[in-house]
Amino acid sequence: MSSHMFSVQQFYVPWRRICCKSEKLTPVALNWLWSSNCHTGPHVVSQQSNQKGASNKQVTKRPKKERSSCQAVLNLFDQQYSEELGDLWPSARRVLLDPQSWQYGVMLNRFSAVTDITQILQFQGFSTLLPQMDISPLLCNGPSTVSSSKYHKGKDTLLSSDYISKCPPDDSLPQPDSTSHMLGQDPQSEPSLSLPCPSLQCYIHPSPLRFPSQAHRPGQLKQYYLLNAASLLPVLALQVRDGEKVLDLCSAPGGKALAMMQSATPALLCCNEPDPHRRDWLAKTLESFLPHSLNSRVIVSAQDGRSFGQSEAGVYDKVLVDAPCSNDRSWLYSCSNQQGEQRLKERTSLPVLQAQLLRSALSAVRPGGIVVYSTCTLSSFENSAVIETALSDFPEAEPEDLWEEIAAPLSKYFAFSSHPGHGRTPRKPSLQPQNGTMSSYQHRLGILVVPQPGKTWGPMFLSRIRRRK
Ligand SMILES: C[S@@+](CC[C@H](N)C(=O)[O-])C[C@H]1O[C@@H](n2cnc3c(N)ncnc32)[C@H](O)[C@@H]1O
Repeated sequence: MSSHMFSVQQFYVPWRRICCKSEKLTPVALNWLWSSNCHTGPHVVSQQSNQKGASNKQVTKRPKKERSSCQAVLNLFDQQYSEELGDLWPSARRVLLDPQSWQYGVMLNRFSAVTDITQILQFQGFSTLLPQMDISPLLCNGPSTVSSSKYHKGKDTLLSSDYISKCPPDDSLPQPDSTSHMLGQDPQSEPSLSLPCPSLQCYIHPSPLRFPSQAHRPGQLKQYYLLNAASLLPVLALQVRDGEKVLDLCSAPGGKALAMMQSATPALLCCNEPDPHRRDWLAKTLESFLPHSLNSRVIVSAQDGRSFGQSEAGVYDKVLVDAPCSNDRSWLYSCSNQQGEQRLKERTSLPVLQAQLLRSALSAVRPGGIVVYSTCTLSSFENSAVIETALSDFPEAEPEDLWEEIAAPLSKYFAFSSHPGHGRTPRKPSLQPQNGTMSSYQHRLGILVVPQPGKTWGPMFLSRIRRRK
């Protein structure tokens, strides 16, 4: 495999040492941390709070930036998506055309000390998206505690004393309030999410607040990564476990690779990206978030993803194909109508490339292994149709239903389309299961997150396919 190792700087200086202070953090201190972390100079506005003792706190809101949408792209979306999504399209359209309404997720970096960030987020009204295990004591108590931890067994090499700040146990942390959005708190009223990723932590806010991004500082690991929270769903579906060999076939800029490394410690994570500029971006992301001790496990490769099926047949336990796609959010804001029209021309050739990448992934995974295919477009041509095409060529590939596992437990946060085939008749009736309804067949082709007011995450399509043994 033509791959090269990425290198990270060996030393680590905690970005904020506030977690090592023994005194309680006051709202004033938290606000100082919050505002001193704003590199882009957002303006500050007062906001009502539901957090005890922080009623006069301030939150930052992004400055209003005017962005105009591209009419050619919007016209095509109107035509295609009103047919495919029906009633969901007008509200999805409103969200896509209003960037001020977009929500942002904050994924914490378990390799960095994050206690202070957690406090700031909770004071600002953010809450955890996934069932949570508090990783801060692991970071703060040093390597001996880490190695005896149930969750981090065998990971002592990752959490070496080089970059763990020694901290006293901190019982002053604010607890999530009773209205916290934690899943799995009330198993009687909601299906709970039972996925094996206790260390993946993402904070979300019901309002479109954007936490400031962290600038790169040499020698320091970043504490969090901002993302569309729907981007975590393909990673949850992949169910990466410790010791597995994983391929991230289309990896740049690396958000999902980072999420995988928060979820588990694979024996190997190969991050592949053929575009040289995007590969540099990927390498920078990995360098900013992962410690030096992971260098031998996380590698960057520069191949065309379509070649892995041949060059690495049957090698991987898990493969993620986060395919190049129309990217509805960004295409809608193409900088000129000309660029928009050019993109629409390219759009017609994307499903061919996507199916080739998916076939390559299905060959690169071992029998019994799984492939997750995802895109950030609502287009059925790049979603369910690609899955159908690949399945028709791969009799040993079995699509799995993600509705019960992911869509049902997370429907409080994300709006899922109940028919990710978008009501189109499947083109190959022979692929339909002998027993089972049309809706279970559609769910097995994948699930679709559709941006909606108050649940602005997405677009995100994901499908999981297991290669039969
Ligand atoms: C949607 S982006 C991936 C985003 C990434 N997974 C993340 O979470 O940050 C798709 C990527 O696929 C890359 N790509 C395009 N053609 C490819 C090919 N033939 N093989 C592999 N990757 C390709 C693009 O350069 C782009 O970086």
